[in-house]
Amino acid sequence: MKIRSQSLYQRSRWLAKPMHSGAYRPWLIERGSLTARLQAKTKGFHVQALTVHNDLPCRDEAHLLGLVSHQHALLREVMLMDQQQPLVFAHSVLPHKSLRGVWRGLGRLGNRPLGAALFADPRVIRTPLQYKKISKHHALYMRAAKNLASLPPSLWARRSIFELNSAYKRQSIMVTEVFLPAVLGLN
Ligand SMILES: C=C(O[C@@H]1C=C(C(=O)O)C=C[C@H]1O)C(=O)O
Repeated sequence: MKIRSQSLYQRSRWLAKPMHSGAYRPWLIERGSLTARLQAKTKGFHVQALTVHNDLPCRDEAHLLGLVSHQHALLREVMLMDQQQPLVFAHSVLPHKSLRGVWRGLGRLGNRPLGAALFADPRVIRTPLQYKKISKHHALYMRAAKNLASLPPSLWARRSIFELNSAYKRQSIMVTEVFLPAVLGLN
């Protein structure tokens, strides 16, 4: 029986607004492509793919994606970088049933940005964002902060579901982004 590695993730509430997020707020509420925004504000933007593997999503992720319990999905984790500087850690849940049609290649992007594929298609809808201030005990924190020289007491995360209504009915994926302190230094 596989123990969900992110059990802590399930107990926390995600909020409809990033309360008291300070300088992170403009980054958190931006609904356009984060990739495009970072490309415009950096000289050395690139996506560093970390892991792409088949696994059990967290219970609340599975619930929001309409997956039955014990149903695996493709989990993609990347770091959005400016040269050697980590900016945003991204954790995406790609249900296998969604990897069809124009989305069939989303599991094989490597270092190509997921956002470019999502925002290029006018049929794709982004559902409302949810926000959470994650502490050092949160499952995503340590993966996001692994290469930071100093560990902040908490990080701001946001997530949303992207939907594509196509011939394959409703396809959806969930994207979670954890913002690292270096984004505050971008003008
Ligand atoms: C959804 C976007 O795609 C970005 C790129 C990702 C990737 O390549 O896995 C994941 C999340 C985003 O930070 C975006 O650009 O807004």
